[in-house]
Amino acid sequence: MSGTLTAARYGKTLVRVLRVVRDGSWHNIVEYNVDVLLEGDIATSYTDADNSVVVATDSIKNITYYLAKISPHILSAERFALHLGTFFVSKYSHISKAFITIEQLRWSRIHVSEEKSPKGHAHSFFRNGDDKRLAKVEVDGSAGKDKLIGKVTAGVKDLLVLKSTGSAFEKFYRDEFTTLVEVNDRIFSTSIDLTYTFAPISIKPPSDERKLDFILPVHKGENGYAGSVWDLEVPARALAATLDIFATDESASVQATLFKMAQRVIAENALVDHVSYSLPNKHYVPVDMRYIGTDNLTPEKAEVFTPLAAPSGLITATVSRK
Ligand SMILES: O=c1[nH]c(=O)c2[nH]c(=O)[nH]c2[nH]1
Repeated sequence: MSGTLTAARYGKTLVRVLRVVRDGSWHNIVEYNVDVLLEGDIATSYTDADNSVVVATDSIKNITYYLAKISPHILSAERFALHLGTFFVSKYSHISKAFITIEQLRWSRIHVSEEKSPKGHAHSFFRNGDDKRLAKVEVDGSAGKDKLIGKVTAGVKDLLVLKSTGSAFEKFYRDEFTTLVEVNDRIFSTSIDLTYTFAPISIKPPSDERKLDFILPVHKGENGYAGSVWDLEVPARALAATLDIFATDESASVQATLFKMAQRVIAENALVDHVSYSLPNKHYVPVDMRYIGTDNLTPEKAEVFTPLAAPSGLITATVSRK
């Protein structure tokens, strides 16, 4: 054989689940797209066609639905992902790591006119945006099943934003390939992908045989019990900071604005160690209207724009706590 297996992970992608949680007539819902990938002593399934080490991806899907039914953590993508990862690594002796990615789709409560409750309608929701919450979890049992480590990364993806001024791009590198002209006023639009990473946590091995219940770990940091900080406070603050900087920064470039966003997220969230952004620069170009003798090209006269479907710039960076 000329090749050797150097990496292998397998699992199920796009397990789609909507969960209704009933509290009398008051309902909560979450809709998740779940990916599960497993790592461990599975090499022979590739090299020797040995399926005895393969927990079928169909079973992985069934376990995802099972935990969606029984997990007390289902309403939080981060906690549910930790529960799911812990389940796989605890149940199967030859599985050492589980990688769970959850995309949470947006469902917001409808407010109706004759409503008594200021909290919105008890069981009716609308999709208010294509952006998704993201929770990525690695549960690592390779140091022993009683020494599980959880690594949590979370964030948002596909959040479209646009500002119609307050953005420039000047004094960039010029050579024989440069055709771009400097602009002190342009449209800035991007689709925000943001992830932030928490320090690894140790996870208590589950005791309950069937549910392999997962006890939410206590973070070692100043905030004690980490659960609500991760899945409520940090997402809200990180999103607010990102949008605030996007709106108010006099942007010198996507790069410079990205760095300011990341600095804010690090500064405001003691539990966050790393912040990453991926920001496509979605170009809108002023339409040349000289054909009707109209100036639509000089920045202060530019009012009619057309979006460029492709290509776009792509600006990425990770900022880590010092
Ligand atoms: O904010 C920007 N950063 C770039 O790196 C770049 N490159 C480019 O052509 N336009 C822009 N804008």
